[in-house]
Amino acid sequence: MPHFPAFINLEGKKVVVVGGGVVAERKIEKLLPFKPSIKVISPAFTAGIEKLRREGRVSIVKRKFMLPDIRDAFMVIVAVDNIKLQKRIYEYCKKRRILCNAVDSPDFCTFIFPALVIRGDIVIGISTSGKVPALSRSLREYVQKALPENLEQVKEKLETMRRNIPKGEERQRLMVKLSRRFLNL
Ligand SMILES: C[C@@]1(CC(=O)O)C2=NC(=C\c3[nH]c(c(CCC(=O)O)c3CC(=O)O)Cc3[nH]c(c(CC(=O)O)c3CCC(=O)O)/C=C3\N/C(=C\2)[C@@H](CCC(=O)O)[C@]3(C)CC(=O)O)/[C@H]1CCC(=O)O
Ligand SMILES: NC(=O)c1ccc[n+]([C@@H]2O[C@H](COP(=O)([O-])OP(=O)(O)OC[C@H]3O[C@@H](n4cnc5c(N)ncnc54)[C@H](O)[C@@H]3O)[C@@H](O)[C@H]2O)c1
Repeated sequence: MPHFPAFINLEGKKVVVVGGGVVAERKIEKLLPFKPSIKVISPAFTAGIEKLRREGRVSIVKRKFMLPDIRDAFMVIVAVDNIKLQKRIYEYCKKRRILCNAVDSPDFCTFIFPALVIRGDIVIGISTSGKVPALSRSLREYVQKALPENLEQVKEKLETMRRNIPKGEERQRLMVKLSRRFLNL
């Protein structure tokens, strides 16, 4: 079944990452531009995660995970090669309505990571609803190639224009017309 893409404001939200390996590091890098408060719990960490800690961009707890670690989390990422633990965390999160992503098991995810293209405020997320992640990656590369270079500047211009015109039908028509013209549609 296809998944609904929701765009969430993560600023300041508490995100707990369980596991400190290469996949955890990749997910953390993915989340950082959205400014959450990230805590990583693991007995061992990659050099990359250690560096992020030194830079003050994540906090770390050096031990095995315990359930109270995620009691007040907004979002949990489980990047551990342990299906039993993934299931236990997923079930806990489901009960408490905490968003949960298990990197190894679409069945234990309440949300999944998309392949991302970010140009300032413009965010394009691509997913195969968990079926073929490598295809999401190649679609991301395809979209990156196809996007116009000046996308951010045009967005800035349109945003200023939109802010300075009163709400209403005239503004709606103009915004649709200019956005379509920019992409030669
Ligand atoms: C898009 C992207 C975003 C990101 O990671 O942030 C992402 N995976 C990416 C790449 C990638 N992942 C894998 C390969 C190797 C090829 C292969 O195995 O097929 C490659 C290709 C590569 O590395 O180039 C392995 C893999 N991935 C998952 C499993 C478990 C399983 O399927 O059961 C296994 C097997 C592990 C194993 O065998 O041990 C699961 C998930 N991976 C997802 C996201 C979610 C579904 C996304 C969707 O709906 O399409 C989901 C469900 C959960 C999640 O992670 O949220 C990122 C591309 C980013 C980019 O380049 O822009
Ligand atoms: N979703 C994806 O895109 C994707 C891609 C490739 C692999 N994977 C899967 O992601 C998982 C993690 O891969 P990896 O390469 O990072 O593995 P890894 O073995 O390098 O990392 C696992 C980490 O979990 C930590 N850990 C182990 N038990 C723990 C516990 N009880 N509490 C807290 N931390 C604990 C380890 O110390 C280690 O840091 C694997 O299961 C792999 O199959 C997912």
